[in-house]
Amino acid sequence: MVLYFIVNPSAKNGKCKKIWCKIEQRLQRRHIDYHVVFTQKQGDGTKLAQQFAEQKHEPFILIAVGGDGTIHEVMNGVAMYDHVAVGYIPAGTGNDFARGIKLSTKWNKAFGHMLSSIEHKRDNLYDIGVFQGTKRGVFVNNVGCGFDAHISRKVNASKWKHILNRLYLGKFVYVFYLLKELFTYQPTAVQLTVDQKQYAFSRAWLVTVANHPYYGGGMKIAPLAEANDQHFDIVVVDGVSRMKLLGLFVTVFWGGHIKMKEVHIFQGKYIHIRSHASLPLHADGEQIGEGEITILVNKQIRVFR
Ligand SMILES: Nc1ncnc2c1ncn2[C@@H]1O[C@H](COP(=O)(O)OP(=O)(O)OP(=O)(O)O)[C@@H](O)[C@H]1O
Repeated sequence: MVLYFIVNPSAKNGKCKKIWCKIEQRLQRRHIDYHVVFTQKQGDGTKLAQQFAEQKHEPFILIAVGGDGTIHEVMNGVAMYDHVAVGYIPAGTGNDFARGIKLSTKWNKAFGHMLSSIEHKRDNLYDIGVFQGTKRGVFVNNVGCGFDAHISRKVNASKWKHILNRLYLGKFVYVFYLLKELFTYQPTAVQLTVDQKQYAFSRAWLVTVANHPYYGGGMKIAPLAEANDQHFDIVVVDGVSRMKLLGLFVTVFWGGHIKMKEVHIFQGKYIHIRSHASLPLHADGEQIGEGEITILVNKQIRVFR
């Protein structure tokens, strides 16, 4: 059997390239046949994954090596093809998907485990979601609407991001914009539909639709979510004061925020989020425009982990 790899050499501030060299040595040492392609820019992961899926008609395993952005792109390329099973080696800065599917965030452990699962034909099914707003696509971690998407948009547009990332200080850009925008961002009215039920919030800061607990590099935004239960957990933060919201960003690291009365949690398969304000949106941390959005549990995909 041949293993197919898509590697994002720029992930983890460029360290992923070195990680791939070590993976390659191990593959060669074990005489495993492989084929590798490298992404060169944003969007390549989806295009390359789709090309593999269309060229090959027999079942095969496509392994993404990189961070959450890389697995997001690869899943967007293969989600509609039933003959593709996926593997994932976490080699990014956040690695929330790895945490969410209970995979080690250490690339070497994850790699060893994956090879053993492939050898024993032991795959797992995980949910993937589909979103339809101004853009359409699939996600594996979460779709977020409101304050968090606003912050990630500011961070991505910041010229400091790349400079601080190179100095391994990337998280400071998030903290800077979080503190800066906390005092100016205006929470808005949001209408939420979960399956058949409708809910209205008058001062919503954020709505996150989560496939598994983890978010933003290890924060437990939806502590009770499971990546294989065929529904999503929806977390709404509404009517909270600015100072309390700051506290929420601390307690979210262990999931303590769900005890706050301003935090509402729902579960469902069909989610619609609407607001008069054009709310910014992200899927797995990638910007996906703004406005109304519909989210569905799409299907399950085979993952070797
Ligand atoms: N060769 C490349 N050069 C620059 N950017 C790339 C390249 N290939 C892919 N990208 C983009 O890099 C972005 C970041 O990748 P990824 O999320 O995998 O790594 P990360 O940011 O280190 O990890 P995490 O998302 O887990 O924090 C993605 O949006 C992807 O599209």
